[in-house]
Amino acid sequence: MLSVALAGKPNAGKSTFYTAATLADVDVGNYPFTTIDPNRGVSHVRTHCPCVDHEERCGDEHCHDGKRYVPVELLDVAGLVPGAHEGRGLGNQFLDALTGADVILNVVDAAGETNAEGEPVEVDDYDPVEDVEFIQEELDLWLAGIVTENWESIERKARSPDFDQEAALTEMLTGVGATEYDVMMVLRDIDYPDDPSKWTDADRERLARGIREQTKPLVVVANKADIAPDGNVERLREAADHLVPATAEGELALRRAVGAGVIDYDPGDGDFSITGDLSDAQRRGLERVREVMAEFGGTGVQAAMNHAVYDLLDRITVYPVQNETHWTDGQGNVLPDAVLLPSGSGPKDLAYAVHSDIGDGYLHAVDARENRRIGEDHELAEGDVIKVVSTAN
Ligand SMILES: Nc1nc2c(ncn2[C@@H]2O[C@H](COP(=O)(O)OP(=O)(O)OP(=O)(O)O)[C@@H](O)[C@H]2O)c(=O)[nH]1
Repeated sequence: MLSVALAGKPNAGKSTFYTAATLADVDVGNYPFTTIDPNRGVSHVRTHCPCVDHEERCGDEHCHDGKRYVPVELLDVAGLVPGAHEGRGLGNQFLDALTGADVILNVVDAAGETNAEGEPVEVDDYDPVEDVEFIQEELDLWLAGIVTENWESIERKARSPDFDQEAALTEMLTGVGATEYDVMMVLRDIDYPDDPSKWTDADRERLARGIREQTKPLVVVANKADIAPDGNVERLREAADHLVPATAEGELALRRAVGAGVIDYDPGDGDFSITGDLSDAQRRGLERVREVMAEFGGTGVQAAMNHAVYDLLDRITVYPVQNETHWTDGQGNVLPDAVLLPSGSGPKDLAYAVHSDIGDGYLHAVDARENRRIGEDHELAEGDVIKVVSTAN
């Protein structure tokens, strides 16, 4: 399963985002280090379910009227403060937790209510734009530290006649979550000496930054957009490559109201409707959330998850089926599975994503929408429904 990590300084709203996006119970409070252990949960990205183009709708619990929710892992990595790479705050344990993540949501307090340490300050006393660079700098420094720590061993290996520098760097960096492909891509783009003893600190920092950029794409979530002073979200947008304004608290209120049966709302909708009895205070609270949603097109929580997975990680959703006419699995369930594949994937990649045995026994595939066979080099597209024929099924 793809893994999305929430990172950001204390009090930015990570736990609130995490609770809203997973509906799990974690502590939420206005003091640093509310969350002590990295939390892992299941959240979803939202897409259009192919069942809307099919005579039989899927009864799957992840599809609401054609809104399809595809599971991804969400990781709440709390308590990062400047200097974490040197062990400050809850330091390295949280940076370690990020190594397994495919993409990071950098949750920033757009209201500027808290300083770099996550301590409450008067609004206007702290510029949240400073938080945009912070996670990435901490990651760069942390990775550069790991590279430096391992350098002596690389230099030792270099004394052996069959030393292969690229292989040695790959071995070291796969330990922090990079793949061989990632390392190859980064080494292709940077200039570096052939002899490890000639590397400077700047070379090692460049390598660390390249690996971070390659392995940890980052979306800035401008949270607390509901109370952010005018202009803050726009200034954050200028400072960040990828930004989604959000109100995690608003999303949490909506999901709780759905749980209480008083509103109709699906995560990612731009609006909601009130269907049950509410007190005046509850109604006022929800109407305030509605105003913020109107300004930003929604609460931003689902939008941030989607942006991370579909835009930054460039994934497509493909639906494997066993019956190409009814779009069902062996038990007759319509479109039971959705797989998030890298864009550009072919049917054999789908086969391997379903199960390595299905991939090993791959024979051919059928596009169920068109009801025709597709070749192994056929590029799959968002919403494809595919039957894989394999010796293993
Ligand atoms: N107005 C507003 N407040 C929010 C929003 N999201 C979170 N908060 C509040 O901000 C405070 C901190 O939120 P948390 O979710 O505990 O922050 P955190 O980043 O998880 O903090 P640590 O666990 O200390 O790392 C709480 O009082 C939340 O209610 C939001 O979208 N709008």
